[in-house]
Amino acid sequence: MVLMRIEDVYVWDLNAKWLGITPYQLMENAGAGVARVIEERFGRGLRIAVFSGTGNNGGDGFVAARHLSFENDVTVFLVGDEAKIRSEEARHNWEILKRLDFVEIKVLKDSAYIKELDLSGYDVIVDALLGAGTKGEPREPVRSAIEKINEYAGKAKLVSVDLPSGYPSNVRVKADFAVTFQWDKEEYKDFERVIVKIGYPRELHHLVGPGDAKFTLRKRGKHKGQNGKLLVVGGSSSYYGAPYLASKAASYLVDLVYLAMPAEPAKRISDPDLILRPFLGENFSPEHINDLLGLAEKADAVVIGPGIGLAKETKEFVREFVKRCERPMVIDADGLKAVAEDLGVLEGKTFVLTPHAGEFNILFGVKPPEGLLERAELVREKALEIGGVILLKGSYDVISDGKTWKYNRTGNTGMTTGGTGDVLAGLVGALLAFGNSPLRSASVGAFLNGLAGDIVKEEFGENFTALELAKRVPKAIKWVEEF
Ligand SMILES: NC(=O)C1=CN([C@@H]2O[C@H](COP(=O)(O)OP(=O)(O)OC[C@H]3O[C@@H](n4cnc5c(N)ncnc54)[C@H](O)[C@@H]3O)[C@@H](O)[C@H]2O)[C@H](O)CC1
Ligand SMILES: [K+]
Repeated sequence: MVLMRIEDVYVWDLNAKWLGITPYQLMENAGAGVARVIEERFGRGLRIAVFSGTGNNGGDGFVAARHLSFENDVTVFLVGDEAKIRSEEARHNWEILKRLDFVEIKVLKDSAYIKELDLSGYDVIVDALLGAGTKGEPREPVRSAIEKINEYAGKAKLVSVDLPSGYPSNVRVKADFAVTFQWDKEEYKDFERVIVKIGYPRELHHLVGPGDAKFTLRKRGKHKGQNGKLLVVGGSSSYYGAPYLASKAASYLVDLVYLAMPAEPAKRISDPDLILRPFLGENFSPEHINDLLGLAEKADAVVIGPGIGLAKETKEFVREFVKRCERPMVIDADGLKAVAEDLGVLEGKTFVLTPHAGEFNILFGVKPPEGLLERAELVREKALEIGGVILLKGSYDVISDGKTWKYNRTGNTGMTTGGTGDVLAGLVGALLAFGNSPLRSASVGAFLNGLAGDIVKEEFGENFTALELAKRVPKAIKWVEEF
């Protein structure tokens, strides 16, 4: 059984919406699930009181009331102001109740009136006052409703929707049990839970979506200096574009990007958005190590590998750097080939490897299979072996930290153009620099990269370049923020 956190609900609901599963469907399934559990446990022909608040927990209560009304006598007590019923879905279900003759409705705005209520004769009381949106101790008039319901503990059956209202404070409904949705939650303790599914498909465990991205971006700071510094180490006598693309993409997210390159190729870069740090020579070599480690200390995360080349001294440099670097790292491109010669350098490090299928084969001596589940299992196994995160790029990107796995399906065939992998490495590095976990950084980085690709494709068709893709990163972020 996988435990989720309440904050995950936010992520799933957005990802579900992306798949076309509406909040209406989720609320309908939630309310129907509550009604089903009640009838299974206590039978039919009962007198049932449903106490609803003005949030979506209350909305689930409205739906449950309608389902229960078919074969029971139901009274709905709305606690609070009708005009404050917040969401469209809850309001819709409330309006339906108002059209029903066989459901009695009472609106309770006044605590004094609630204190006088007589609920004797009800077999079941459904508590849909407060759910996952609870902030602090219950306030009036909800508080009085909770106290009123508790007068009937042991006399009527008390069934809470999602969680006992008031939880986690001590002013909470003394529920016989709560009907909780789809997954048990880490925060739910010391009350009995019955879990009902509300229509999330298996994709919700694994598919990276706008919910993951939005949650990750929302955690950014609002002030300069709060959004991280990234160091990109790459470039060689033969390449300067790759580390530039990684840096450019990252510069839309983090506050500062240091681009460390050998001085020769660095001559070709001039971009005021980046802080260029040239190092003597045509290629990186072990003599640069101390200076680069010093630079890494100033950064929150490091991307190493784009365009770094395969000179013998460079591969030595990469391995030595990885071994000694104390920051979370993204290791990409030729950096992967250097590390492949001694995976031992990764021991104890925090890192994301970003191979495509060919580089994966060089790293682990095995070709990734075609099927998603087989691929995911292999990536998970290898991530566990090396103690880090692997992002295997492909038409579906597969990401694992050795425990769980994710996959991403944004992007398009136009992205086979050179350099899109460098953009991806930069994005993952930027998300690491914000302080996200390597699994989240890799997952959301892949999502944003593919999304930028889909946005640029809408403008240009499939013939675009990686720089054009990188320049769509702000639009991709905006799309996520507005989703
Ligand atoms: N994916 C799912 O699991 C689904 C769950 N559903 C249900 O939705 C609720 C969460 O709904 P939300 O509207 O976010 O919050 P609440 O209903 O808990 O309440 C918000 C409401 O209450 C007021 N409020 C907050 N704190 C207090 C307080 N201490 N005292 C008094 N009033 C308070 C606040 O102002 C708001 O107006 C979840 O639990 C599920 O039941 C969906 O229906 C389906 C998807
Ligand atoms: K509740």
